[in-house]
Amino acid sequence: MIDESGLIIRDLSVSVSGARLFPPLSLHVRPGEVVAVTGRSGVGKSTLLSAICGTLDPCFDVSGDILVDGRVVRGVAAESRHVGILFQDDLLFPHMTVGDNLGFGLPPKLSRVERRTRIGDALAEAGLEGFESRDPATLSGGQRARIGCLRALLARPSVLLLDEPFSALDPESRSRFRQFVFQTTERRGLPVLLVTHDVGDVENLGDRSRVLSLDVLENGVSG
Ligand SMILES: Nc1ncnc2c1ncn2[C@@H]1O[C@H](COP(=O)(O)OP(=O)(O)OP(=O)(O)O)[C@@H](O)[C@H]1O
Repeated sequence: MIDESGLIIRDLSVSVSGARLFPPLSLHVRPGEVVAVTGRSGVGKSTLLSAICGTLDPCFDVSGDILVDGRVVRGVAAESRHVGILFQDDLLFPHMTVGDNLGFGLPPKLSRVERRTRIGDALAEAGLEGFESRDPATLSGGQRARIGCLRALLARPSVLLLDEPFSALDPESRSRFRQFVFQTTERRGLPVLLVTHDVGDVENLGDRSRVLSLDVLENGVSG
């Protein structure tokens, strides 16, 4: 039987105003793997992530298939794709506590006790026990980044997309946050697609990682 777990992209093309951004892309990111997506500015790295998570502006034309754990998601609403995404900006709501921000990642039907438990467990996993009532403005950049990541993970996505999530952090916070993200996704067996300008982000991951450049590949991109 063919293994379709994780993220599969087949012959994906994205065009805007009749111009194709990158050559047709085929890729399989298996559970626990990290694929670093690189390429020149404007080649379409962020657009690729938007096409996968379902938030692409209607001005883009998309062809090809996107599968999450074997399910075709092209045409499926973003909130039903089981795809989590994290940006350079953590996008925490400034008027809410850390706990309430994290609550946004949870299904609305959960009981209050279950919500509290899942939020507490998530904070403990990130070494941030007791941070529930903190104001996000009082956190360091690295702590905010971890909260943003936990919020994405609390929705229990099947795939995690990362759009330069480390680049706004100082070198030490960057390194710690990177380690947190890669350890957490490995433990959960999540496939990760990481847009980055620094392929050093995935060094030390060994067999778990690959680098995919969207530049100058005229005969199609395969990962
Ligand atoms: N809403 C839009 N309407 C039309 N064109 C757009 C729109 N958003 C992005 N583009 C164009 O699509 C192309 C790909 O943009 P994208 O942001 O995906 O590139 P990128 O590789 O992520 O770049 P960077 O490394 O600078 O972040 C660019 O040429 C950009 O100008």
